[in-house]
Amino acid sequence: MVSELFDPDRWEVVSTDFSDITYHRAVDAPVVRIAFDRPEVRNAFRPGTVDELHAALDHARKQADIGCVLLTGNGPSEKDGGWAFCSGGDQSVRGGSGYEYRGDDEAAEDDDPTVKKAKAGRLHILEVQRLIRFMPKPVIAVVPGWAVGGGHSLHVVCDMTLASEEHAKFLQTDPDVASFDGGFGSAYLARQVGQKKAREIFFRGKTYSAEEAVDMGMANESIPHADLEDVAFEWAEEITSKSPMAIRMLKFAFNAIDDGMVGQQVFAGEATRLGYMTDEAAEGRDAFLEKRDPNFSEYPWHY
Ligand SMILES: CC(C)(COP(=O)(O)OP(=O)(O)OC[C@H]1O[C@@H](n2cnc3c(N)ncnc32)[C@H](O)[C@@H]1OP(=O)(O)O)[C@@H](O)C(=O)NCCC(=O)NCCSC(=O)c1cc(O)c2ccccc2c1O
Repeated sequence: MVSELFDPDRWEVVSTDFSDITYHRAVDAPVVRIAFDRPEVRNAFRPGTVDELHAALDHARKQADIGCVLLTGNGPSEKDGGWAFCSGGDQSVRGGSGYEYRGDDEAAEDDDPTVKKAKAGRLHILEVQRLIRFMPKPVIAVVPGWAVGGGHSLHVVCDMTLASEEHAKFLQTDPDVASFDGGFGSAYLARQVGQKKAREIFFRGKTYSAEEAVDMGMANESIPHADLEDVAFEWAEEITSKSPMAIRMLKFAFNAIDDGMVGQQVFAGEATRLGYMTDEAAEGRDAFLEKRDPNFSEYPWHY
């Protein structure tokens, strides 16, 4: 069993290469489901988990027939029945400069042996955050239990969050374990819930329910646990029935104001793509290739 909320008739496996996550695509919808698969440690991520997550998300990003990603956590834990989206960095492999590849966490060995050899500490969940932020399709955090520390930051950076009414719990422990996500995890959270509330979340380290998360604006809806993945799938189907161009432009437009020059660059890149799709742009290209002056006279100066 992948997860108690997983519907095996809806999904097919994309890759079996993963040990710390699962990756499925819907049988009859342009949607993928990527899930943390370490329920016995509340889906904490170790470096190999992050490598796998990055690989799956990047694969989903590049699929032109996929329009929405559901990011969730498998469960419950066989040990105690607890549910989690993700409890952040695995503290048992936290070294002096970040999270280390240890024991059976061999995921990166083939990819980059120098990293393992150098015993470099990794903080590359931030690369995953950027991938979610800049991928041209919505990522929905589907939170069936704890979203804690770096796991909390992950739900924050996702485009939307759906949370289990009974089991979702939102908690920031960063200052308890002497860590701090000073980027999207805190500053973008403040955009969602306001400065006072964001500071409370980090400074107090209080646990919030799904309903409280919705009320303060960091989650979209609280859903009965048994229906969580069904509702998430319905949302994904709704989104993917719409114009891919419009959804992509809107995501990057929503991002742009907080992302500075990079936000402008990402939005402008998609504007360039739209420009390339016009006859006017084809005239510019063709004139160059045909070694003649371009004739733009028939294209209006729109206002
Ligand atoms: C998540 C909890 C609140 C759950 O509490 P609960 O009582 O339900 O369950 P247990 O505490 O008994 O946990 C069950 C089992 O799981 C193990 N576990 C849970 N979380 C982790 C974890 N993060 N790392 C390792 N192991 C974990 C726990 O030890 C139990 O194992 P047993 O063998 O005893 O059964 C609670 O568990 C909790 O508070 N967890 C810790 C949350 C935490 O502090 N996370 C790290 C925050 S820092 C972070 O995530 C982070 C990562 C980065 O890469 C960053 C990079 C750059 C900037 C910032 C970063 C960052 O902040």
